[in-house]
Amino acid sequence: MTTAAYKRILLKLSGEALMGDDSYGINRVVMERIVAEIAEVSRLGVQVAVVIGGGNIFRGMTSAEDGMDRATADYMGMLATVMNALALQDAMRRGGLVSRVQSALRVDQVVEPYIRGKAIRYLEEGKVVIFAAGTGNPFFTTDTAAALRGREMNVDIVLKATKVDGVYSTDPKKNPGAIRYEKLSFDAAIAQNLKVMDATALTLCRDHKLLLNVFSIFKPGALRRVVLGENEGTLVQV
Ligand SMILES: Nc1ncnc2c1ncn2[C@@H]1O[C@H](COP(=O)(O)OP(=O)(O)O)[C@@H](O)[C@H]1O
Ligand SMILES: O=c1ccn([C@@H]2O[C@H](COP(=O)(O)OP(=O)(O)O)[C@@H](O)[C@H]2O)c(=O)[nH]1
Repeated sequence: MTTAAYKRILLKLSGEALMGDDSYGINRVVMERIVAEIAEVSRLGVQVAVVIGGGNIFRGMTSAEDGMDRATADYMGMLATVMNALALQDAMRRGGLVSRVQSALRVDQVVEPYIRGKAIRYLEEGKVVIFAAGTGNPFFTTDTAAALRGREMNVDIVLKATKVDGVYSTDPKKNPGAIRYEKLSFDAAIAQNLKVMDATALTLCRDHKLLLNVFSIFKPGALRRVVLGENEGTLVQV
């Protein structure tokens, strides 16, 4: 019997992870694969909460650079995460996983609002909880929402599923010679401005002693290995 190293996890899925090699939107095959990976850890008895990004549809910062009011653009970005959450929930349904979506912005006809106690109850029942609309505030990111909801849900670890398989000495997409860290402290990640997660999110994790693992969602079986406590991605800790 394989035993997971963590009882409850918060998985941060970037919007861009959902588009695979496409340039926009949601790739159905990629989505099904991600759902299968989540189902595998759920079957281990691990309680799974998900914070979903929106970068595959809309990124506030990019539009603000083009002259749009930043807060307006950020609200659009948060609404984009609600669309991704609905798509993810539907893919989970098709994949045999029961999930509930809770949104930090009220869209009552579509999803229920974020209610902490209810979310915890769902997790205890073995349902996957998908948190949409980030923190509900402009000028923040879904990475920060992951740290925040992770703390509120009392998870054992926050897992950032992204396009690269860990934290590197510099951006590995730009520097092929970048070296991957197996372990790293929050202070080092912040001091070196390693960019893999924003400083607000890293600081929140650090101050609340929340473990963080950064790993690649495109690597088959990586999520399961992280959950089993194997050497996968980069473990960031105090
Ligand atoms: N030191 C670093 N280590 C790893 N990735 C880095 C680093 N610096 C920059 N990056 C870039 O950060 C990206 C992940 O951050 P971000 O774009 O915010 O992810 P996401 O969209 O998954 O939230 C990676 O794809 C990588 O190219
Ligand atoms: O608490 C939050 C979370 C997200 N966003 C907006 O939503 C967009 C999509 O989220 P993010 O870029 O974090 O998604 P990801 O990179 O994970 O796909 C961001 O660009 C922001 O504009 C926000 O304003 N507040």
